[in-house]
Parts: sequence; C-alpha cells; structure tokens
Amino acid sequence: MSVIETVELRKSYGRLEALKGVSLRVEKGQIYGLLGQNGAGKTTLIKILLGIVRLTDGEASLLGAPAGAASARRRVGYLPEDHAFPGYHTGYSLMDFYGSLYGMAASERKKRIPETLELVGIAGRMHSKIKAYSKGMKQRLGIACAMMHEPDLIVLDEPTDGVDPMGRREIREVMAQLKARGHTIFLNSHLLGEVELVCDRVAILQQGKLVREGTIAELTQTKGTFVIGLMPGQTFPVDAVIKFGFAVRPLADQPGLFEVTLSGGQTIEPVMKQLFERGLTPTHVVEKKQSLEDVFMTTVEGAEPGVDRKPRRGAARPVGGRD
Ligand SMILES: Nc1ncnc2c1ncn2[C@@H]1O[C@H](COP(=O)(O)OP(=O)(O)OP(=O)(O)O)[C@@H](O)[C@H]1O
Repeated sequence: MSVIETVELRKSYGRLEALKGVSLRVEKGQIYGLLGQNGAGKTTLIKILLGIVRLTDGEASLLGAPAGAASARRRVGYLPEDHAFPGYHTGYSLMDFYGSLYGMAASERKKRIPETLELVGIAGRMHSKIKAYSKGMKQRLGIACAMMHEPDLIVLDEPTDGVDPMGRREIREVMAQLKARGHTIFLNSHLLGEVELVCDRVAILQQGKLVREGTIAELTQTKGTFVIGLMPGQTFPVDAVIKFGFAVRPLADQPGLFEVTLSGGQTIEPVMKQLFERGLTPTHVVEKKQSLEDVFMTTVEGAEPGVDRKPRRGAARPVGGRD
C-alpha cells in the first residue's frame, strides 16, 4: 500500500484548472519532494490529500483511504506554510495544546513533549515564550507539533523558509532522523539545494501538470556529457575534437575546463586518444551531473511567458556536434 497515491487528479477553482490530471505515488519511508513555481498547484494537491479542499476529478488516497478520510488524517502530521504560533505560548504549552487536540492523554503528552522537542533540538528552550524564538526554532517547533502524535506521514510545507543555513542543516538532520524512525515525509519546498540533499524522489509540477518525476539520481543524471581539464598551459584541441562530431564548449565559470558532449552512441575514447596523441595531459575527466536546480530550470523554462530569466551560470553556447 502506498502512503500517497493520486491518479489523474484534477482540481478546478471555477474556470481555473489548478491540477490537470496528476498521477503520483509515495511509498513508505520515503522523503518525497514536490516542486513547482508559484501557482503550480503544490498546495492544492496537499490540501486535497488532507481533505481541506475537494478534488474535482480523478482519485487521491492517503494511507490506503480516500483523501480526506478521518481515519487517514489522524495518521498525518502537517506543518503548514507561513504558520504563526501565538507568541504568548511556550514551546511546551503549545505542544500540550496540540497534543490535546490530537486526543493524547495528559500523561502521554508529558512524556512525549520533551522527547519530541529533544529530537528537533529545542528541548532546552521549551519553557521560553515563542515570541523569543528565532525563525529556525519556530520552524523546528512546527515540525515537533506535526510529529507529536507519531504520524505515519508528515507533510512539511516550506519547513526551511526563512531559516539560515545552519538552521536549515539542522532541519535536514531532523528529517533524516524522522525517516530513520520509519516516517514518510512529503516535502514542499522552493529550496532546491535542500530538496536535492534530503529527498529520495521528486515530482515537478508545472501549471497543474506533473512534468518530471523520479529519484534525485535519475533526474540529475546527464548521460554523455564530460568535463575535461588539461595541465596548466596546455591548449584543448577544440577543432580536432569537433571534427569527430562531438560538441565542445568552454565552461564560462570554470576557466580551463571544457564540456564535451557525445551523441548517437559515441564514446569518450576518441577524444582521449586525440589528447594523448598530442602529448596533452588530462587532469580532470568527469561525467557531468546536473544539479536539481538545473533540472528544475530546464523543465520549467518558458512556462511563464514574460518572465525574464537570468542566464544560468556557465551556460555558454556549445559549438560543433551533430545535432
Ligand atoms: N481557493 C482558491 N480559489 C481560487 N483559486 C485558487 C485557490 N487556491 C489556489 N488557487 C489558484 O490555483 C493555482 C494553484 O495554486 P496553489 O496554491 O496550489 O499553487 P502552489 O504551487 O502551492 O503555489 P505557491 O508556491 O505560490 O504556494 C493558482 O493559480 C492559484 O491562484
């Protein structure tokens, strides 16, 4: 049984189609990232799963039950985006309040609150007022509230929003610990570097459609593109390599390195042969990997007419090649 499953999920708000047939599946124990530009439909999908809004068509299930069923909702923890906890509460009193909403007994809350706050690293401040907490502490308190009742699935909407790099790393560690304890995490975040570090699988939504889905390794793999560097003072034989049908371009942001792209069943051997025959010494030969940000930008490029995008770093135009 999948933790989350949607099949051809559609949602319209009046004439606006926020989701246009989204099918995805999240398995137990995964950290699953949902990506997309503003307005792509991420929050709508989460709200349907949690029964906050109704789907228009298709199917959505949560922990084996139809989305929104009370039996499944009880087994979910949710950290909404832009939450604002009352500053007069302490971390402890807020969690006590949440625990009572979850229906937890007082004795259970007394045990569970310090344990959970310990796990997210703010147990030492549990009796301080929330108004004195930093943004990172508030986010960690939000995660603690979402996981207090030991849910099977934890839905985190922008958990690292506004948090400094150190705090983000700590939140990543909390997510890794939750995964190790068997929780499934569904993460909605704009911070692609974070997502790349922590997620097992990722889905990219674009204007209500699922346009990419896979493991981080699958999505970031760039088959057939190599980055080659030579000993200082040596010149890369660009023309000779192009003659063999490879595309070559210097990397604008890494002087001395060249990107060589293979096509149609080529291997890198002829390029290496050219280098060795010329007495050149390659000091760097690495098959290129894209960052998740590159994948995301390539995927959504041109999606929003009129948006002025900055050129990506190192995105010089390739020369040569057969395509
Ligand atoms: N209650 C609503 N009524 C009408 N339109 C809505 C409503 N909620 C969302 N929308 C629209 O549906 C589309 C998807 O919105 P949604 O909030 O799901 O996107 P998102 O990917 O979560 O965006 P963001 O990253 O900005 O939070 C947007 O065009 C939005 O304006």
